[in-house]
Amino acid sequence: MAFGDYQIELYLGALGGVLPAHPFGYAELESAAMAVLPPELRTYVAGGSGDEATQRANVEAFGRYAVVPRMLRASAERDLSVEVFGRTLSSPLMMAPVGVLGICSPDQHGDVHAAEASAATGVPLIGSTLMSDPLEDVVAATGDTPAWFQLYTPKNRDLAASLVRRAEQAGYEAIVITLDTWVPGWRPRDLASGNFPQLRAKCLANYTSDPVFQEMTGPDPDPGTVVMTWVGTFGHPVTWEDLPWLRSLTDLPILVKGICHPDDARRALDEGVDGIYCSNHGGRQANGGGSALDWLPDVVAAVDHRAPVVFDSGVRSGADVVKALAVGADLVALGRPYAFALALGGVPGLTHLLRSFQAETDLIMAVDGYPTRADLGPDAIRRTDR
Ligand SMILES: Cc1cc2nc3c(=O)[nH]c(=O)nc-3n(C[C@H](O)[C@H](O)[C@H](O)COP(=O)(O)O)c2cc1C
Ligand SMILES: O=C(O)C(=O)c1ccccc1
Repeated sequence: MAFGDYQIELYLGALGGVLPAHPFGYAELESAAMAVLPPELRTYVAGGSGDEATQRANVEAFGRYAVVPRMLRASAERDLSVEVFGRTLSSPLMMAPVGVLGICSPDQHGDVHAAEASAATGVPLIGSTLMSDPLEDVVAATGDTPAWFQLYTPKNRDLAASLVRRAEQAGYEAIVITLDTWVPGWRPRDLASGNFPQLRAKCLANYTSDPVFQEMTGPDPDPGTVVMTWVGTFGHPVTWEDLPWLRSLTDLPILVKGICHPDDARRALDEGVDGIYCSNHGGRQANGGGSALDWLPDVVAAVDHRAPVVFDSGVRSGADVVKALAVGADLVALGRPYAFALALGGVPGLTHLLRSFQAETDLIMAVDGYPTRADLGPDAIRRTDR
């Protein structure tokens, strides 16, 4: 189904009395999800670091850009496809790694359900290290859609090697190494309630199913032992010196997530990384920084088409996707919006959200006269505050 057809299906369905059960706008989506999520997940998913100024800045930054409408440009047919690591994706959207996805679903299998929505829409899932089901079970549900695995590099190098080897063997097609979260950020909403899901032994299936981790805990560990072993190994602060070792663990493409400075992007590519992921973790890690979108232009310039650039942090609509592409991202990932859609509507709800993002992105490109990604260059966008 072409993305525009989904819109027609929705309008015609409504004429026939079939109204979609799921919200279309982000504000509605968030408030509806808040009503169904258990309290400890509300603050964990919706919250961020400090007074959440950076988290708000991520969203507000998109308001400073405007897509320039161009007419008479034969945009009745669009092609939103993207080539990445030898695969053709039908749209530039991805699902960012979200560590509590599993428990966003009432049946605790949210990672598998996200994989099912990925299979249905062609939107790739970047599976988090922090899953409620083993990574093998999750990738098995992605159908023909590629999936990537996000690594939180543990202190135990054998465990890191084992997780990467398992991901490669199971069929993930790239490894995303997250750099900005070897320690949790200062999150007042969760601190005030002593709430951190992993400390309650949630979302640790990739550890408990791992032979190296099992050796660390000993046989049949109680939940307390699992949690304390996890706390002891979770976050290795990766440095440049670790990159050759990480590179040696796999032949898969490696991306580094959390890159916001052009020098970091350039050096990572020089040292053998295959893709750059510009993100500030949705403002969950360090408050007091600017929006991720404000860092994107310099990162894109530094990468200079040597490798794909993935972007996330603050994407809330198809218009935001178009803007991130015009600023220079190759792929645009959703975070909180898709976790809320999954919580609210399971696989159908998440499928609806992903299709809605695809349809809105596609329609803006149609109406504004940018039929392909290649047409959507720097001339397609203006800063409105300068
Ligand atoms: C609840 C939650 C859990 C997350 N867990 C992870 C994770 O396990 N690994 C990771 O690299 N990023 C994680 N992130 C960050 C996302 O990948 C992404 O950078 C962020 O959600 C983008 O911001 P946005 O959701 O405001 O658009 C998480 C984000 C949220 C909201
Ligand atoms: O909550 C997060 O954003 C996240 O990815 C995380 C996971 C483990 C420890 C700290 C943060």
